[in-house]
Formats: sequence, C-alpha cells, structure tokens
Amino acid sequence: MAKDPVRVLVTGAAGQIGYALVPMIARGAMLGPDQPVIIHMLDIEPAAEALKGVKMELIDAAFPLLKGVVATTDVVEACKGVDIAVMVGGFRRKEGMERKDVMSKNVSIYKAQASALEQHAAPDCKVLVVANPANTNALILKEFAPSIPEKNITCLTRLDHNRALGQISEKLSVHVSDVKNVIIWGNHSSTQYPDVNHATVNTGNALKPVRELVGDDHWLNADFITTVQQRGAAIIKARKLSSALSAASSACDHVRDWVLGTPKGTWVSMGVYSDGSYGIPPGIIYSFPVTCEKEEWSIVQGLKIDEFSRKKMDATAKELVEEKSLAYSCLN
Ligand SMILES: NC(=O)C1=CN([C@@H]2O[C@H](COP(=O)(O)OP(=O)(O)OC[C@H]3O[C@@H](n4cnc5c(N)ncnc54)[C@H](O)[C@@H]3O)[C@@H](O)[C@H]2O)C=CC1
Ligand SMILES: O=C([O-])CC(=O)C(=O)O
Repeated sequence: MAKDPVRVLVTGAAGQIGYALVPMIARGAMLGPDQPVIIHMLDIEPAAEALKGVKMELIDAAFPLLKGVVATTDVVEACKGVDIAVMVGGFRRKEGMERKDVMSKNVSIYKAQASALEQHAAPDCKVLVVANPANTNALILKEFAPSIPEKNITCLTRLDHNRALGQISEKLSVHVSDVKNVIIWGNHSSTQYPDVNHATVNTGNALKPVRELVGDDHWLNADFITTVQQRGAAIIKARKLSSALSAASSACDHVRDWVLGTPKGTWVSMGVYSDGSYGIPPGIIYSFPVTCEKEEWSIVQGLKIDEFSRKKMDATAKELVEEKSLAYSCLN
C-alpha cells in the first residue's frame, strides 16, 4: 500500500541551499525512495518571484514522489501540518563576516518562526536548523517553542561530520564509505572539534583505527582539525557563496538517519540539546555523536576522552554559552 505523503517544510527555499535541497527531497534522498512528500517552501517577500520559479521547476521536473508543493511568504501557511521542518532561511554570512555579525538578524527570525511552528506544525514535527548560527538559532527556536519536545529540535553538524570523513578518505586514499565514527563536538563554527580518536576504516578484512592508519598525529591534531573547522569559509572564499550542494546533501543525511535509523555500529554527529553528557553544560545545543533508532536519537555514551579532546570540547561549549547570552542580549 502506498504510504501517506510526509509534509516537509524548507524555509529560505529560494536561496542557494534551498535550491539544491528541494529536488533532493523530491527525489527521495531525505525520506527514502518509497516515501511520497509534499514540499512546503517559505521565503520572504523580496524572494517571492524567485520562489515561484523554484515551484515551477519542481513541477517541471515531474518527480514521481512529489505529491504537492506549497510556495508562500506566509509563515503560518508554510508551517501548517508539517512533519519535518528544515530551517535554512536567514541572513547569510558574506565573505569576511564573523558568525557573530549575523547573530542579531537571525535570532529574531528564529524566535518568530518558533511560535509559528509551535502553533501550526504537526505535534511531533522534527526540526533541523541549518541557518547560522545554527546551534544558537536552534536553541532560540527551542526556547520560544516550549510545546515542541526538545528532542525534536536539532541543528546541522552533519556537514562538518561528512567533511571530516572526506578529509580522512582523501588522506588515506580509501573510499569515504569505508570511514566511520568520526565525531564533531560542539558548535557549527570554527571552534568545533572534529575528533578521530574513535574513528575506523574498513580495510576489507578488519576495522582499523584511523589514528593508526594515518600514523601522523601532528597532521591529525593540527591541519586536519583546522581544515574541517575552516572548510565553510574556504568554500565561501572560492564560490563567493556558501556550501550549498554539500549542505543540502548533509541535511538529507541528517534527517534520513534520524527517521530511518543509523546503520548498526555507526554513529553520526547531530547538534542536540545537551543533557550534560560528557560534562557538557545543559542548556545549549551541542553536537554529539548519536545513534538513531525508531525516529529517536541517543547520545553515544562511554567514549574515552583524553586531555587534548577535553580542552577542545570545553572550548567549543564555552563559545556556545557565550553565544547564548549574546543571543538573549540581541532579543532584549
Ligand atoms: N549548518 C551548516 O552546516 C551550514 C549552514 N549554512 C547557513 O545556511 C543558511 C542559508 O544559506 P544559503 O542558502 O547559502 O543562503 P541564501 O542567502 O542563498 O538563502 C537564504 C534564504 O533565506 C531567505 N530568508 C531570509 N529571511 C528569511 C525569513 N525570515 N524567512 C524565510 N526565509 C528567509 C532569503 O530570502 C534567502 O532566499 C545561512 O545561514 C548559512 O550560513 C550554510 C552552509 C552550511
Ligand atoms: O557560514 C556559512 O554560511 C557556511 C557554513 O556554515 C559552512 O559551510 O559550514
């Protein structure tokens, strides 16, 4: 029997990431090849014509799974009955801008959209915040939508996770799908900590630790980390636009694993509300290693944390605590 369609909201749908993301959703990359979807697209008035164009293209692509398209500048209409909300809309960082510069513009957007989602989305709506500052936008959304379960509000660090897998795969000349269990700890910012201490490579007959195969702690503790931390900025510098293709693809990975589950023995990174695991302060949205089953994520517990990692995990937590107070000061 055919499944009922799932309603997926994409905000900022006329933007760079939105344009890459909606066809991926319509092709089944987010929810699977047998899951029909109705795509809701929200943007603001100045982008209304462009949004219309995206809707026309979605129709023209004749996607078999696409059962409807809502394209609107009305946030209430956009949020009505949505099961999944991918929040990409916001003010984008331009070359040379610090993430903090975009904070005040974005937290007020997320405060307003929190109320719309709370009142009009499906009660169990799952939310993925992509727009920067992603962790803090997600936190503001959580705080101003208290009736949405906190476990349903997440932010995207899967792109950073995938970037880390990509760097290891390039370094070792192995296929990226043979590398697993890297971790992104903390903020989707340049303080994030990409950690390979538990990562492995499938060599065909064994799972070998990445650290052992790379055999170059200096590279792993320095260049590897900064390359992943700075990758977004490097792409903005090269394209004069943010990473749209890889962000859209990673957003699909995030939601797919959340809804359909992570493969056995594999974890992924997601920005989630901290419960105090690994000594990270509660009250912030922090990226942890998680496994997903039955549409719920759980933080992987019991990983050994060395002193080097501890410092980096605490530094990125500190930045998030500071961002939280900055966000609140912008709202006052
Ligand atoms: N978490 C992550 O891994 C990544 C996050 N990003 C962030 O994603 C966001 C989107 O990036 P792009 O698509 O490249 O930017 P973009 O500027 O091309 O698109 C943003 C869209 O949001 C719309 N928008 C602005 N205010 C809105 C509102 N109140 N409601 C609905 N839509 C609104 C704009 O009109 C525009 O169409 C940015 O904040 C960017 O920094 C980008 C790459 C990776
Ligand atoms: O700052 C941006 O817009 C880009 C970004 O987050 C990334 O590519 O990771």
